[in-house]
Amino acid sequence: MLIPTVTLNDGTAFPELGLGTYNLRGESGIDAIVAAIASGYRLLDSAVNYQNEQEVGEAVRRSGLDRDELIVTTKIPGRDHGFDETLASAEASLQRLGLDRIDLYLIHWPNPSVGRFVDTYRAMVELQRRGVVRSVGVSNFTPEMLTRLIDETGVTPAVNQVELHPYFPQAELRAFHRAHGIRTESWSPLARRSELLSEPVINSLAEQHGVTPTQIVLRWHTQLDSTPIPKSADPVRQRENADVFGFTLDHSELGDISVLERGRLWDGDPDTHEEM
Ligand SMILES: NC(=O)C1=CN([C@@H]2O[C@H](COP(=O)(O)OP(=O)(O)OC[C@H]3O[C@@H](n4cnc5c(N)ncnc54)[C@H](OP(=O)(O)O)[C@@H]3O)[C@@H](O)[C@H]2O)C=CC1
Ligand SMILES: O=C(O)C(=O)[C@@H](O)[C@H](O)C(=O)CO
Repeated sequence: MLIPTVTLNDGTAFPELGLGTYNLRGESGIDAIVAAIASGYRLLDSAVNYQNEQEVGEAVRRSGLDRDELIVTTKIPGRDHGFDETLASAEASLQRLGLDRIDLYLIHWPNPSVGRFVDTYRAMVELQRRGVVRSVGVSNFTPEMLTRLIDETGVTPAVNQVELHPYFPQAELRAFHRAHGIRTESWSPLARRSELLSEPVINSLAEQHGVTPTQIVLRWHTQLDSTPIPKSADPVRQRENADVFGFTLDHSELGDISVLERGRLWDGDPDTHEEM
């Protein structure tokens, strides 16, 4: 399956859909990631805190693909914020991944009470200059935090990975991203298989288009210019999730989905949520 790409603000070709890997660990986790790559996934989303960088690196090696075909993401945890701490954290991630480059490096949470995300970002830009990191980005950043990073470093993040699904479409944040050339990435794009997939509007659109409810939701993300990273351990569901580029939702159908908006589902307000 061919997953289309868009171009990031640093020139990198970036898939319009990727694989979440939270909870994919051990041999079964490696098998699941290898299966996703075999089905056409090229973007993998990991984090120090998922404790699966080893598995992700192993899956990359077992995939048999040329290393440059894959985009491996990892994220800096709150406890490693700071300039020197970030350099050390990156080195440790590379060791666990068994790779010599991180393709997309994100600050996992801004942890505003710690107050060190700008120093952290400066170290990431230094790692990019050294060629150890290809793209620098963030996760769970607000427009105010993004503005601070841009103003204080002169480098606009390539990506901001945030909670985004039909219950929380983040219109204002997406408009800010569009204005600044930042690619939106949606975490928990299926709202973690909550009642979202049973919503009548999603099911009726699925019937009309001859696809599954999950495919409707993931197509909605891509048409909002966001890259969803659904997690699935199952090769059949992984293929279903990636097979969303053969139909289009029209303007009124996108509007029908937007009535589901109700706000954040989890305790993840970047202004207050602290994650070490
Ligand atoms: N930056 C951040 O702060 C955060 C980042 N993330 C990232 O986002 C990724 C995705 O988010 P996540 O929280 O995992 O939730 P998702 O919204 O991706 O939902 C995952 C759940 O949906 C199920 N599922 C997947 N595909 C289907 C399908 N086709 N039909 C029915 N059920 C399906 C999965 O089960 P099964 O595996 O059995 O298929 C799993 O239970 C994470 O894995 C992680 O990489 C997540 C949270 C926060
Ligand atoms: O999965 C992740 O990447 C996370 O950061 C989660 O801990 C996420 O923050 C969450 O579950 C919030 O409730």
